Amino acid sequence: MSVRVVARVRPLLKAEHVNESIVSTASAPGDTEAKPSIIRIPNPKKESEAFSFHFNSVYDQGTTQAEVFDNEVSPTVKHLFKGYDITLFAYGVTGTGKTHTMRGGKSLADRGLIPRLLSSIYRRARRIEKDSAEETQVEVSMSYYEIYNDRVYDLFEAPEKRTPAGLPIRDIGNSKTQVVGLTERPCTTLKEFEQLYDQANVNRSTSATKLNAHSSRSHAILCVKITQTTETETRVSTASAIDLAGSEDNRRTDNNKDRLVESASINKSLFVLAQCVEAISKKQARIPYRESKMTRILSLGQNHGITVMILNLAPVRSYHLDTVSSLNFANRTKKIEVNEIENQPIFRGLSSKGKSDGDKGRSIGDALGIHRQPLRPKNLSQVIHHKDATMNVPKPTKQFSVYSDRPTAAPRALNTANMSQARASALPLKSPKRTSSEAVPTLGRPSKLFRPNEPTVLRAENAEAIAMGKEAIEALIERKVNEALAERADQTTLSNPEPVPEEVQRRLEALEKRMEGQETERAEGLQYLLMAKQHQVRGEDVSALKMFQLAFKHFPENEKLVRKMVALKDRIAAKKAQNRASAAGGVSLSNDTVAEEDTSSAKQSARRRQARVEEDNSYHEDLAHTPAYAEEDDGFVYRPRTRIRRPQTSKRAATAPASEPSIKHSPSPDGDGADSSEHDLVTALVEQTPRTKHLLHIINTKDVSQIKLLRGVGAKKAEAIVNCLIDLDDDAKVTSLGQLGKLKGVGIKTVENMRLGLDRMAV
Ligand SMILES: Nc1ncnc2c1ncn2[C@@H]1O[C@H](COP(=O)(O)OP(=O)(O)OP(=O)(O)O)[C@@H](O)[C@H]1O
Repeated sequence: MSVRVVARVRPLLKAEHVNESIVSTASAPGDTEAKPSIIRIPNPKKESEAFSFHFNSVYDQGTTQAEVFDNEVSPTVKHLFKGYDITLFAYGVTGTGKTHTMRGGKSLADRGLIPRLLSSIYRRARRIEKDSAEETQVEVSMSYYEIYNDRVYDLFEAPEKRTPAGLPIRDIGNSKTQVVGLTERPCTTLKEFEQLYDQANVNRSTSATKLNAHSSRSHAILCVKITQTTETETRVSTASAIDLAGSEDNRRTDNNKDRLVESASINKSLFVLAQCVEAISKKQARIPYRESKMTRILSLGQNHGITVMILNLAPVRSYHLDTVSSLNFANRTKKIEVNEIENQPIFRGLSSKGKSDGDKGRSIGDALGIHRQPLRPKNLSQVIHHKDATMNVPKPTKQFSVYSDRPTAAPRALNTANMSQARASALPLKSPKRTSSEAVPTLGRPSKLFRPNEPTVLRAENAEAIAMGKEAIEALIERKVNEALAERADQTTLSNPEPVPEEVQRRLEALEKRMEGQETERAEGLQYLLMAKQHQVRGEDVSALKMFQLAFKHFPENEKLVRKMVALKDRIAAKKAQNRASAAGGVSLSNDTVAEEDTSSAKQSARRRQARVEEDNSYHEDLAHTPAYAEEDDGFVYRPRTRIRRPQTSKRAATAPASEPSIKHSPSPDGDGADSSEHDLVTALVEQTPRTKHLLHIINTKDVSQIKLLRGVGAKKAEAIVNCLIDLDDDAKVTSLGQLGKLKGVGIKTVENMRLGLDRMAV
């Protein structure tokens, strides 16, 4: 079954006027009047036309919290108790009502979907316990965390106590991830839940932005675990409620630096989410889940169970483009198929009655040495239409060996202490290995069978690894990490666990740390890139350069980044030269000339802006998945051609030595103190590569016969370069590619040609 997508239009806020309202709901043929399914919005390019988006349900401005809950969430609760996982998430631009929908206000009527869901869970739990004459016991526990700047933080921990790097996440198999070291709190009553939830929400990162006075700066993920225990079995299922941070157009937010970093991270993860959704809907082989922690955790389309997305929309014109973009995203999301697979119960033993203590809790699987049953593939999954509230499809016969993707809950008595799954408390690991002979043919997937001689297998693999290449060893270790972690998650079902040899364990841990570190580094670098792009779009070249420089530390090998910085630096210098020129010569120009210059500079700046966007996109080849919001929206797809932009070299800069002292004495073409450090950095960066050094050396020989051999130069250009240098000063030296690009008749493309051509020459 597909992800269920419903749209909710929030009411007008105080500052918004009814005339600004542009989003409406409408009924499709077959809809009842009370239950429309279409969102209408004018085409931003042609107001007389309207776009219509069809969803499973849509809710207009007047819809109450109770209505959304009763229609969308309440029907899922019984499936939760039948062993299905449920994922609810709110998606939308900042200030569209996601937090209001998920968490809601304090008054009873305003309470959001989460407290209502919990209330419903407790009610059903009590009923089940009562109806079974207390034979079935239901326990509820919760964990709650946020993903802030692509780091995972436990919301039960006060911000000052957090480790800045956040908690690591692990794949535990079956497309599931686990946050390591997360607190899990039992909550036996609704009141207890609300206390914990409110207390944790205080720790959530929120700030005032121009678009929302209480803007969530993080994605908040609440996981409510339901454990139903009978004499013979334990069934575990989870309801996840995710309040995503809203995407932001920073041209509208006036965000400061901190907010911009947050915003870049929020936008990046949402962009990756959009990419995942697009990749899934196009059935691409690679879904970029791993590009952000949020997408890894959400695992949209990979997660099992019932998934409901609430698309929050603002009704007003100021959100027009954002709203269309969100609608396009949601439109793609609704096509995603989700495997609705119930979590199988874990049998607790034939009967604890009459058994020795030692036998208690030993499952049938344990008795047979079988620990995990893989999930059934999709064609065996049970399809539910939760709105119909029917469960007529007969349940698939349970396999003899049983599966649960959660640890077995402790029988009955709840541990009220922190139930942290901290690494330190991990049991010794064992690493089961599959062979094809152990595969269950009907399921098409191998089962994980316990192998008593595991250490021998590991040692054998280690011996094999010695003969392997580095990559193969890494792959082996990664596989072992995953298997070990999957087993750790299942540790309570293990019997006779075998310790992993110390050496392997040490290497596993080192590798885990390294992988986490690399991920964090890369994420930080991408954030800087994104911010650089945002600055560039706003024409703030100096800030953009600064951000690129920060990003460069994370991608030191990236030549495109270097070129980008050089081009940006040139542009800044050219702009300054232009300003100086117009300040000096503007008075003597006739009105006509001024008008002409205005038009041409407007054209130039439009070209520059266009080129900047193109450059940003060309970048993505190297740094795949850097966000480009212009592409997020199907309706307004921007498909740039990839080409290197020729910098707007100021004629004056190249021809007037008096106003361009940099080539002669200073490394900064601007002679500006604040800027010169940036210039130094760019220069240093550029000069780092031997190829660049060699090129500059050839140029500085001022020897036409040598220079003309450079690719794309020729005798005439070589002569022009030498003349230009001699005109400036006999001792003039070119110290960076940026300066070289500004010489008369050169330009960045020629510089690039020269540099690349050096491969063919003896360096
Ligand atoms: N259905 C609604 N009824 C009444 N007020 C609403 C509704 N939806 C949103 N609001 C109000 O709109 C404002 C913005 O809502 P909210 O903070 O939930 O947005 P958000 O999408 O979570 O934003 P962010 O992504 O920045 O956290 C709040 O003042 C909220 O009370």
